[in-house]
Amino acid sequence: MSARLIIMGPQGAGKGTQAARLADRLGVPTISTGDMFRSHLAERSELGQRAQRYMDAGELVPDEITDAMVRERLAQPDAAEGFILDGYPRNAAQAQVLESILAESGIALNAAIELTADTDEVVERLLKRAEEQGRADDTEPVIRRRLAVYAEQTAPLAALYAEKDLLVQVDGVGEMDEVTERLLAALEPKL
Ligand SMILES: Nc1ncnc2c1ncn2[C@@H]1O[C@H](COP(=O)(O)OP(=O)(O)O)[C@@H](O)[C@H]1O
Repeated sequence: MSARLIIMGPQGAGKGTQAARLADRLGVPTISTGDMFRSHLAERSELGQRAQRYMDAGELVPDEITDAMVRERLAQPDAAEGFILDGYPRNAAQAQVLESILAESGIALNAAIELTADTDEVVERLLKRAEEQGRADDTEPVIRRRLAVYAEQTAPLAALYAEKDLLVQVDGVGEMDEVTERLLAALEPKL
């Protein structure tokens, strides 16, 4: 059994939480591009400084920066047997790059998860999280912009993965445990 997965979903759909739980249950690392960028920001690395203005505005960091970061991360030994990519790919060009990165190693994705949630639910969760964690990139206009970018650039990837018979759509609304079980059940035929 191998688990090479991507997880997509609008910000606030509980994607990060569920990615971590799935990773735990499946015994693979989570690779979150958002977390990677945030730690670069915190370390004030050169990459962090290049990414900052895009993140602050809720825009995507340019593909060449993101693609190189993901390529390097996927080459780490802990990702050899599987991974859950959270936050990548975010647009069609990144999806293509991912496919080439994997093809170069002779591997392929097992599934692409789309965690769905209705907009009201998502906004409510985000405002709560902003209050609790005080994430610097969680101001209301930035949240709005990110949801728009998701709808424009990331949501269309679902169709692309559906064509390849990789898409697994799961409703992200409900108790956290319930959603995790739903995800595991939906993934089972793909693993
Ligand atoms: N694959 C990616 N391509 C470009 N930018 C990205 C990518 N992943 C993360 N980012 C940048 O990092 C920010 C935070 O990412 P993330 O934590 O995944 O967002 P969210 O909170 O929307 O799930 C994004 O708004 C974007 O600027």
